[in-house]
Amino acid sequence: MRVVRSVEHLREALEYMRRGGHTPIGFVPTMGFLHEGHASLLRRAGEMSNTVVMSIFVNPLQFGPGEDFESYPRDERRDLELAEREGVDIVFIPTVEEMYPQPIRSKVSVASLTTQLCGASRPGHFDGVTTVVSKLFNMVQPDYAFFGLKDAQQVAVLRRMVSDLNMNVEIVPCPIVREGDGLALSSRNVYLSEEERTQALVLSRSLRTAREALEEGKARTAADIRELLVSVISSSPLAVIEYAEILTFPDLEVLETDDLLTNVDGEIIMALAVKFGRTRLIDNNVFTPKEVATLV
Ligand SMILES: Nc1ncnc2c1ncn2[C@@H]1O[C@H](COP(=O)(O)OP(=O)(O)OP(=O)(O)O)[C@@H](O)[C@H]1O
Ligand SMILES: CC(C)(CO)[C@@H](O)C(=O)[O-]
Ligand code: BAL
Repeated sequence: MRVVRSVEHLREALEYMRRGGHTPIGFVPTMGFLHEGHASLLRRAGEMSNTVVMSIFVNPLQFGPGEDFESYPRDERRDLELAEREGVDIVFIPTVEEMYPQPIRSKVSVASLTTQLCGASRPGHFDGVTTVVSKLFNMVQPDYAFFGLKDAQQVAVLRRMVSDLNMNVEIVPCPIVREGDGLALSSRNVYLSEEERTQALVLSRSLRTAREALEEGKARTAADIRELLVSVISSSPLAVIEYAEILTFPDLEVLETDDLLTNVDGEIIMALAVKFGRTRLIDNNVFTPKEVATLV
């Protein structure tokens, strides 16, 4: 495994792999502090590609003022051990100066899909994500890029960016990895106190409850589902809801129908962002109501 910290060394390492015929190239961008969610993306990348590149970069551009850029957890030594175990070929760990020579003059912005959900609560966040991911795509020039559906809106935005800007890469969405008790893995889970960690289970529980109610015909509209999500999450005294929304996926449009099960073609998303103290957690469930309807 090669660890490179400059764009120049990254290009050299990639050139070596390409010359040796080790293609296709699979790319997994991360912010480090790796866990089993990241490992699942690396394994998928390994299945689909002959060279796996991973980046570790806590991207200041996607953090708003007062967010946790400074305190975001970091552990390079442990990350490199996990990368080695998962068979990564090249790890790219640039500094902020390497990624963003000053002044920053150009950014990439996707005009739609970025104002709702996390885009509403974190203004400018997705411009930071699309800018850094475009730069990374240009540096790595991967055939495939792997992203977790825990950040489902990010997947939708990046797919649109790739399509709108004719980028020659396939975005591969990967399923959410959860702890045994349902909590979606996230680097930010380490911020949680024991009590917050216990109460954080309301996220996955509310999604399960809402989905079951829909399957059993006890909830029919987006408003019914939202009410259920909010009532389960509110059973946790420490939870502060930032959003609980039901939208079409991946277009993130409002669902006005009075019967989700029969009137919606395609996928929908139940998406949550909930704060426990200073820790902001997200979770979601993407599914096709018509497939649920055939089970009923
Ligand atoms: N539980 C998970 N299951 C699947 N993919 C995940 C999971 N957690 C993170 N990922 C994916 O890993 C990639 C890198 O994410 P990142 O490094 O920000 O980790 P993270 O755990 O989401 O951190 P945080 O949520 O605290 O920012 C993203 O594509 C993200 O969607
Ligand atoms: C894709 C990403 C690595 C860009 O900084 C980040 O948003 C993340 O970890 O999901
Ligand atoms: N995985 C999402 C990155 C962020 O929260 O900024």
